[in-house]
Amino acid sequence: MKELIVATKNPGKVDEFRQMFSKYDIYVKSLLDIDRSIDIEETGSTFEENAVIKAEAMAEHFGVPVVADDSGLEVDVLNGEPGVYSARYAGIEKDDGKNTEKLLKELYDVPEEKRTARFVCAVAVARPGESTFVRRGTCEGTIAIEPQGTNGFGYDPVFIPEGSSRTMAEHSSEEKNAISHRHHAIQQIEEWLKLKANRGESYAKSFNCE
Ligand SMILES: O=c1[nH]c(=O)c2ncn([C@@H]3O[C@H](COP(=O)(O)OP(=O)(O)OP(=O)(O)O)[C@@H](O)[C@H]3O)c2[nH]1
Ligand SMILES: [Mg+2]
Repeated sequence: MKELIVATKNPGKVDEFRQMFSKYDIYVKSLLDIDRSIDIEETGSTFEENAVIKAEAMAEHFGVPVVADDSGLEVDVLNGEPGVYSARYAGIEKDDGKNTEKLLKELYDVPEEKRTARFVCAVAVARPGESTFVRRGTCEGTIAIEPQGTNGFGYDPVFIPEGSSRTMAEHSSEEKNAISHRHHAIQQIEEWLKLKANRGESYAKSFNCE
């Protein structure tokens, strides 16, 4: 099976990337498999900048094409916070439970109609010696009054996607992967790969991983 490096140490992202790339017979390897000591500073002010920083640093380090994801939650009534700081919202220890608790506290007196938010995901593909490609996907929704469900990761227990009455953590992984911000970003990467495929190159060859 072909392999593709995704420059992340977030196990929730790894699971979702693995599921989404398995249909191309591509096995996703993450920094959790390769080297947990690697730490890339996210110094960008946008999701796209951070995704590019992570993908390019690792493509240079490993000398092969690398994919990276920078994502987070934008809450309208908080002027887009926690945004690029979503992982570190309640502190550098990146505790999903504490982040969610802090968010619910910030929103405790905000009525349902003003709890609109979106998940944002930027996915970058960096290849040594070639220009980097980055695309954004979003998933609109609202923030629940209290956490519900145990699937997914991060803010999933408090995020209700548009058109649903359940939180993301009450959706199965198949359901989440059909509507998520990550799915929409990867779909655009796939569109780009299809253009390449139409020129006679396979998906895997585009990533140079076969
Ligand atoms: O409920 C959620 N469902 C999702 O689908 C999702 N995607 C992202 N997030 C949140 O946004 C942070 C990303 O920050 P982030 O892109 O810097 O990732 P990270 O630091 O966890 O890992 P890495 O990829 O940088 O190694 C994460 O920690 C999460 O809190 C999500 N929450
Ligand atoms: Mg990070």
